[in-house]
Amino acid sequence: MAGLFFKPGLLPWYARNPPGWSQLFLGTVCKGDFTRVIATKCQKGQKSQKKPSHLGPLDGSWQERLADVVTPLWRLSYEEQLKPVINGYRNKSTFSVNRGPDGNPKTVGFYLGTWRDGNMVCVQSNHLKNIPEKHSQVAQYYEVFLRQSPLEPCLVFHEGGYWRELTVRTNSQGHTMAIITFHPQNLSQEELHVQKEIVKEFFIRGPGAACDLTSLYFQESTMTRCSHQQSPYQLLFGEPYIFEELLSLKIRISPDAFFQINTAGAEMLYRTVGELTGVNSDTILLDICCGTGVIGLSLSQHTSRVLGIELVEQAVEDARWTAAFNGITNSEFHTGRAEKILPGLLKSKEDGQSIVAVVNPARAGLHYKVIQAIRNFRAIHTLVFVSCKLHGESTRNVIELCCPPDPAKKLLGEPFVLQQVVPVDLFPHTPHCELVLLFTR
Ligand SMILES: C[S@@+](CC[C@H](N)C(=O)[O-])C[C@H]1O[C@@H](n2cnc3c(N)ncnc32)[C@H](O)[C@@H]1O
Repeated sequence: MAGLFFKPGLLPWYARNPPGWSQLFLGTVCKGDFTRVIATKCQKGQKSQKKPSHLGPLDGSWQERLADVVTPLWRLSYEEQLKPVINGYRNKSTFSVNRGPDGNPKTVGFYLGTWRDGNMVCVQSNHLKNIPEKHSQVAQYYEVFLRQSPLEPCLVFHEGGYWRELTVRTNSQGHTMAIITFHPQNLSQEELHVQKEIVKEFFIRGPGAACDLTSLYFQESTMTRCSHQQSPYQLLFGEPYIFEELLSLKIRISPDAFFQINTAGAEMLYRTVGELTGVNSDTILLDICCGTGVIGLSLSQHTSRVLGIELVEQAVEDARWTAAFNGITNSEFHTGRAEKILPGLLKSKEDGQSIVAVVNPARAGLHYKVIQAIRNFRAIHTLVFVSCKLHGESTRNVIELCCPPDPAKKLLGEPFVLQQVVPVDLFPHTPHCELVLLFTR
């Protein structure tokens, strides 16, 4: 029975409430709708499906194209359409480069062990159930490339070496974007140019052509992670963006932009968020940490206005493109830290207008100034909190949303009450799960 499923550690307070945690905000917690996960329609592999024989010679015809637009799942049996996508569901994988179990320093895979314990090895990952074949294929060819390159890989960040991570992104149509991260060390611009040409040639005309990449990016990076502003993603060849169709929107995704790693699961997640917001045509929807803006844009036709805030510039540009392409005119997106932008943005709004906030922070949770701003802005009665990791800072966020007013912490408005928690399993075969929490006051 689907309802018996429970991922361990989802709700850290479920077994034991943190100190100072009152019953006040618990409401009807844990009203999980586990069946949502089960009903996800299969969106993958449609291209490779054979057409049913009774449809006759439709190949490439107008009829077939119409069938693809109106009934895109027509090639699958109905049982297949209803199957959840539990294998190869990731649309993005980031592979490391380091010593494998056989000691070869040019191994592309995932880390096992810890640096602290000195037992770290990099293990090829093509057997993992959540990684699609295409991602493993690109990783394998990157390894082939590295093993024939005279340049060393960058194993320990400050000890030299060049070749670093590989990120592979795919969409439902099978388009593939690869991003190679490279430590430039002391190479001159000409030497860098040579390396870029060699890797480009490998994936266009060399053995790597088997990967059929839609685009290849190269990022020179002297830090663990660099944004596009810190070190631009350089397009070596192909299409600069990847696109996804979701909730009737065509969405643009740049290399630096976050996108939920399970596309079919994301659709389910966003539908859940949409239902819980309860927005109507009088509501302003605040989409905080909005990434490419999908949550707000998918609800735009039901709200008076969508206001998105996002740190990553490329993601904001994607959100603006997606709004324009889909003819959405009641949205605006702000680039920067939510803790800096939100207080000013709320000041400019009339207190009378109903505002619904959706927050979907990264693992580090929300800055306390974001919590303060939401808590103290009385027109916000509904808050939907989407969390991939409800531990640490996010737990503190929840406590500060729900604790009694505390002038010392400048938490003045009425406390929120947690009404409902819906888990949406974006990560089959792992203990992780997205949680959607509905708070009202
Ligand atoms: C988990 S993602 C969610 C994105 C989006 N809601 C979605 O579903 O695609 C979190 C987003 O928060 C952004 N972010 C991280 N820190 C931020 C901050 N201080 N202010 C605004 N956005 C931030 C990240 O760049 C990332 O796009």
